[in-house]
Amino acid sequence: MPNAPHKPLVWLPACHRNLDLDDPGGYTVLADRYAMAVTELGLQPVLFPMAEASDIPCLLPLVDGVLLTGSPSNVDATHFGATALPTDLLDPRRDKLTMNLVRQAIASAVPLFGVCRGLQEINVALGGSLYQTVHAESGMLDHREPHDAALDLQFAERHDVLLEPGSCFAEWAGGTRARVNSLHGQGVKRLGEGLVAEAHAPDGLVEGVRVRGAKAFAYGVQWHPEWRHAQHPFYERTLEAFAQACRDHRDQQREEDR
Ligand SMILES: N[C@@H](CCC(=O)NCCCC(=O)O)C(=O)O
Repeated sequence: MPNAPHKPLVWLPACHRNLDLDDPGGYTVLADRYAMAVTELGLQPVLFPMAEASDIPCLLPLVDGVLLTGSPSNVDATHFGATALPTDLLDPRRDKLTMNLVRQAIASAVPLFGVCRGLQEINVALGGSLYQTVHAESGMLDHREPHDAALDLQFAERHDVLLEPGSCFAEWAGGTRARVNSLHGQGVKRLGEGLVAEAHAPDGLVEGVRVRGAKAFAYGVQWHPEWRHAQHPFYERTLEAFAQACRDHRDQQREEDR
């Protein structure tokens, strides 16, 4: 069917890992759970493995959404005026791309959704900062997952989030409190410019943000709504709202291209 609309294309920035000591060449990776969730939403995940910031003006017009995935790597603290910890697993290529991609996606009204590291990238790209080890901060919970546990335990619901009344988060959750998973050691410290904190953990940590005045969907969450989303209505409604924003973007682009 020549005129059938294509599946909305969603850019998932890659992670870069040294996975094989016998092969120091490094690997470009994307966890299947993000690509599967995007596919299950009726969207088409796309990966530009070697994309750099200078490529964004050419690549961003090709997509209908950007989903910033989680990663075991930390945002390099130099991006928020601090010093990376010697224990940090870093991904400078990803950082360089996403620090620019966040701002250009918002400016171009391309739907943007940040998950875990992706929330942190949105916050830092907009001038905010991160706690580097939330669990070491007085009065804060330990938000890390049990690394040695099975995946189902790592991604198990771990704490409540308190959702701003009247926010989209509260709409998607059907209330102002929800249980979420938690797999992170960094966390939002100083909120980036133009971000509205609309979800908090019981210890006050910001766990969900909205970009104030964004012309398209622009949210970030610290939890992982891609995990078993079909069994978790809050996760599902959140992802579906992003998917609808991507469909709207595609339809608007088709209209403009007529
Ligand atoms: N490394 C950062 C971000 C944590 C994060 O994205 N966790 C997800 C890990 C599992 C996955 O790759 O999906 C931090 O520790 O805060």
